[in-house]
Amino acid sequence: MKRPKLKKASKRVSCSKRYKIQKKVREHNRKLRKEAKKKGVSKRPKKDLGVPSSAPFKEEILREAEQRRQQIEEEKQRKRQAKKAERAQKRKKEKEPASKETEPKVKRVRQDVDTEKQTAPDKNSKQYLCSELNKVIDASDVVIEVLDARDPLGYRCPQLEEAVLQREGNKKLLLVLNKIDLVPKENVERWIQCLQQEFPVVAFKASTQIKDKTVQAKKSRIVASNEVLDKSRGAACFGNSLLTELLTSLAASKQSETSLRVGVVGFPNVGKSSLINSLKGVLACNAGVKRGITKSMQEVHILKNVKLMDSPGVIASLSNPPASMALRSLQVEEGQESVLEAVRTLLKQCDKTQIMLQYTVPDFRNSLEFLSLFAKKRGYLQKGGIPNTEQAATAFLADWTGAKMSYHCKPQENRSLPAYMSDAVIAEMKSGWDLDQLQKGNKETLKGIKFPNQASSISIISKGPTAGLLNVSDISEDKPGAAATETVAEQNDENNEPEQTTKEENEMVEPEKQKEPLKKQPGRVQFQSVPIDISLSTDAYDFNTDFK
Ligand SMILES: Nc1nc2c(ncn2[C@@H]2O[C@H](COP(=O)(O)OP(=O)(O)OP(=O)(O)O)[C@@H](O)[C@H]2O)c(=O)[nH]1
Repeated sequence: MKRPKLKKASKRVSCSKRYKIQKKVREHNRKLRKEAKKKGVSKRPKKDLGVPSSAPFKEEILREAEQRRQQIEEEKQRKRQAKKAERAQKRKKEKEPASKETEPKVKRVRQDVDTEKQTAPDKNSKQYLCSELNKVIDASDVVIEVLDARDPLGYRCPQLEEAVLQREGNKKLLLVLNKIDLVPKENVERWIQCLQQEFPVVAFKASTQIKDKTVQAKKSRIVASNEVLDKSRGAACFGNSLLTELLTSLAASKQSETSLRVGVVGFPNVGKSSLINSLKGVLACNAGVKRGITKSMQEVHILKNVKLMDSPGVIASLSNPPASMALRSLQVEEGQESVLEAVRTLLKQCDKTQIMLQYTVPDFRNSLEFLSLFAKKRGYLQKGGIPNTEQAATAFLADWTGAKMSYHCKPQENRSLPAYMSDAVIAEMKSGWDLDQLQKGNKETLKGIKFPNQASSISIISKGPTAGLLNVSDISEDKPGAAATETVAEQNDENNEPEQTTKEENEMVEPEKQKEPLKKQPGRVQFQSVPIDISLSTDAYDFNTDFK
């Protein structure tokens, strides 16, 4: 309403108009909220709590998360590309006059895609892993066989060594004794002496805490003050400078324009990828507690003239003894052997007292009882507080193949040379290396490491070298040999031993007796009979007596 003596019009409006406006605003806000809810945007975005510092395997979890994020991103990118291509094709089709000739073309393209899909190799198949390993051996000038210092002989593969020696190109074979930080010092020294009778040996401790550049940058800000503390643990690497120097001088002596190609081979989880990462100083290859992470050949330039090649682990033959298979094969990961069975086999190898001291558990009668105690100790519990023995078994196995458990075995005295080794071969393998430098370098390496003492390390007896499959054709024909069947029979006998006489105990062992491979069946719940002892003690109620 205009007031006669004032310039400005009044802002006063009628109540009905005001209420109408207010109502409109309310409706508009409600609509906005509704839409946001539909899109999944809540008022307050949930805070990411992150991984607590006290969590075990924090590094692995972070790396996994990073990888998953990358995977999702890649998947999105792929979908976007596919949609783009589809749209482009649609547009093209619309433009082109619809003729009969175009139809068979589209069909042919579709057929090509289908056949490509069919011929794409299954990266998890043994054949693929084997062919990738062969590719690495073929492409190498030097082959580094990585051995786990806890059982160096057990991690040697005669078939692999023979293949390297027989292939064309005068390939050199170098042994790297990795994970020396998990073995008593005297033991490492004796093994170096023993192994260098055949091949040059480098003692090594890989860094187990190399991170992605992104994670590294984030963490360096936080951990800067703790660097000394960090170095004494897994982050430190020993033997890397010696190995780099040796490879550099060999590359220089080669006087070739191409770089020296070094294949890194060995059984799963010996630390091949960790070794490459340690030499490179960044996370170039995926490494982790899980066995069989590396599936394909991967090239990494560590220097201008030296190139390392990561390879999948050697496939262990079924003819090996079960103890070797439990530590060196991928049977558990492939679901061909239950993890409980693998643990049972390993426990049989060890002195019970040492296990009790190492894991701080009380006396146990069999592997299942041990796993129950271990699960309770680590807090691996199911609903109702039932110990999760499967999880405990997985953790136990990871300790033994991964970066934690200290165990050792003594070198065999007077071990005869394998058939493929001769004095001439030994001399050939040692030529070209600076052996004095090697010896001095190894001594230097051993000086820097904090070794476990004999008392805190479990002693086992090595089952000898592990047979591996190097030919793709051998894989389908591979069957359990005498060594494997003998030990299985031995185990069966032990199962029937009167030592485990109590009914209760026999029942506990029963699920483990199943020798049939356990195949994971997705989407199906497997029920196992649980022994319940309902027999009552002496004061059972007698229904024949009238107690009134
Ligand atoms: N304590 C200790 N642990 C190590 C050392 N080297 C490797 N590891 C650990 O051993 C485990 C296996 O290491 P990887 O480098 O993934 O082994 P890999 O041979 O590449 O394994 P695959 O990819 O399965 O063939 C990881 O948990 C590493 O942290 C070492 O020198 N000392």
